[in-house]
Amino acid sequence: MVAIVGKYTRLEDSYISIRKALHHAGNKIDYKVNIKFLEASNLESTMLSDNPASYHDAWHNLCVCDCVVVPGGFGKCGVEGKIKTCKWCRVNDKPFLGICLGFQAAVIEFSRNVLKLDGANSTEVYSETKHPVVIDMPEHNTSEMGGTMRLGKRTTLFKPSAVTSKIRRLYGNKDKIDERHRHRYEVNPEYIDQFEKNGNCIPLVLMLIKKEWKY
Ligand SMILES: NC(=O)CC[C@H](N)C(=O)O
Repeated sequence: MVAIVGKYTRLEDSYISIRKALHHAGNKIDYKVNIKFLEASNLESTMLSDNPASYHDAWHNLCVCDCVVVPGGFGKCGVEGKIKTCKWCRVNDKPFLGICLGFQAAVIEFSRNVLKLDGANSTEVYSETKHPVVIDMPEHNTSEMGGTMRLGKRTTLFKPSAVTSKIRRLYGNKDKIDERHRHRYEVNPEYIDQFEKNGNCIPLVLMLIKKEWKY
């Protein structure tokens, strides 16, 4: 069972491309993929008092799933729940895929709990953070909402030294790949050195994969 920890989980068409991709991947290797949608905000500590039944139900489902996808999204709502999910996956070695905001959440979690950068955050969530590990991109004009995203196909280069990179292997060991972007924020280049020195997380790509997919 794959848990998708998102915030538009009540809408039928939300995350449709992720659902389809998971089912296609399952077909390819003869596995039936069951997907469980979990509302990220139900995993946040405040829910323990506000709605204990939803809180415990969400954590139960997270604990019993085989692997976790934290998908993209916008705004503050549910982000702390996504960060908690990332931590739980890292600490418990649960296979994890973070896409876009999900990846940004993993970077924040890693910064807070491994690099000990207290209160690290994305400026999208808290603009006054002491440790802005995810920041708005230079081409993003904060005064306008429309048409300011990095949108469309972009090339990503793999470092020649990335010989053991699982992501690179999944892409057939290519030197460069083209992937679609749709975001306004990115990992703060000033912190990349610390990330690289302290773990196997490679913040310049859109995804972070821990362990091999097990299905
Ligand atoms: N596509 C996404 O998940 C976007 C992530 C984040 N809100 C950003 O704008 O960078």
